[in-house]
Amino acid sequence: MRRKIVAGNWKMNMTPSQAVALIEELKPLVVSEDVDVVFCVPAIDIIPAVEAVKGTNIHIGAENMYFEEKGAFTGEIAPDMLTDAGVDYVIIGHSERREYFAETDETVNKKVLKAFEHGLTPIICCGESLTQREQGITIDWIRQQIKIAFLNVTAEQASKAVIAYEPIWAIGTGKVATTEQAQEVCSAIRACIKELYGDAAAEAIRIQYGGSVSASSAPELFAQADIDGGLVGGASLKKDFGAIVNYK
Ligand SMILES: O=C[C@H](O)COP(=O)(O)O
Repeated sequence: MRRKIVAGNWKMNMTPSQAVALIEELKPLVVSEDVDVVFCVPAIDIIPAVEAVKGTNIHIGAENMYFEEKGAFTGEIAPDMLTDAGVDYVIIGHSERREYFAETDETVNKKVLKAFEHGLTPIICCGESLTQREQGITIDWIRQQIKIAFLNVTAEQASKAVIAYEPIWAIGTGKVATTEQAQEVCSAIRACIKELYGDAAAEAIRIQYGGSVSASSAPELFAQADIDGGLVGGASLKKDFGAIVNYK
């Protein structure tokens, strides 16, 4: 039985002092015996956030990182900067990074490999646009994204990864995918992992749904056979996140 994982992606919201205040507000609401809880926060909030969650089971994640170890890469954050600060998870290849910051499947793959090298758990994002869905190429597109993201990743590493399926048309739009649409794609992702790595990795890997997840949509989504939790944007900045974590 896979453990559920619910991660908040704060995106470019919350100053350091606001971050601490939000964590203090959410801490008692996100207590759960059977769900891993992650707050993925802006880089500048990481250090105060790690401090604020001390003594709880909450994990801190980053929203991005670079694939080189160190050097002349102005503005970037290295993997060991994250681990040294106490980060456990890192979101890689969010559609907003792909759209606004020229992230590609190839850079996603480099970052995934680097994250594993440093003991960080990558939350690897994939998802189709509305046009791709209307063209009927959703599954092909997602399979391609997954296959490239996992190039040279071992089966052992793949078992520990988290994949977030986020249809781009559902992000921040209030237009959540139907349970059937979300389950269909998450099941296809698991099948793709099975083809690449076999049964054990496919059974172990955790697949989240993301895109306008709310306290009301979470219970049905997270009850699906291949949906192991969610990557939550807007609702992760509110008390609703507690209800999403405790969706049962
Ligand atoms: O990473 C989170 C997603 O982009 C979903 O954002 P949203 O819940 O605001 O739609």
